[in-house]
Amino acid sequence: MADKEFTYSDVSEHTSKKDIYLVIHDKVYNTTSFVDEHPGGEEVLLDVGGQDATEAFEDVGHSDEAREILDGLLVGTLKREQGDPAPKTSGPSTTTASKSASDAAGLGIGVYALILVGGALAFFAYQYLQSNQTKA
Ligand code: HEM
Repeated sequence: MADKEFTYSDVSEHTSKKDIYLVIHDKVYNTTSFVDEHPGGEEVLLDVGGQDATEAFEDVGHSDEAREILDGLLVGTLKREQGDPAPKTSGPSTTTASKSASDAAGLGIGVYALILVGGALAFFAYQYLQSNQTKA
C-alpha cells in the first residue's frame, strides 16, 4: 500500500478533516487518524491538507517522535507531473528568514549604540554648560 503512486491532483482531493492527505518530502501521508491528536492542533494540518506540507512541517522543527508517527501514516509516494507546484524545501526560505533575523539584530545593536552615544553627548554637554554657568 505504501508504494502506491499519487499524482498531485489525487492528493489535492483529500482536504477535509475526515479525509486528509499531506505531502512531505514527496511522500504521501494519510493524516486523517492523526488530526485530532496533533499537538500543534488540527487547524495547521487542515491548512495544508491536500498540499505539499514539507515547508510547514520542517519549519516547526518536529522531533524524531513526530517523524516516527509520520512513518506510520505513509500511504505512498508523490508522482510529480508537469505543471505541478515545485517541490517545497525549507532550504532557501530558512536562509532568508535567518538573514533578516540577523539584520534585525544588527539594527537593534545600532539603536542601542545610538542611545548610548547620544546619552553620553547629552551628559557632557550638560556638564559643559554647568561649568560655563559657574564661571560666569
Ligand atoms: C502528519 C504530519 C505531522 C505530524 C505527524 C506531526 C506531529 C507532531 C508532534 C508529535 C508534535 C509534538 C512536538 C514534536 O514531537 O515535535 C507536533 C507539534 C507541532 N506541530 Fe506537528 N505534525 C505534523 C504536521 C504539522 C504541520 C504541517 C504543521 C504546520 C505548521 C505542524 C505544526 C506543529 C506545531 C506548531 C507544533 C508545536 C505545538 C506546541 O508545541 O505547542 N505540524 N507535531
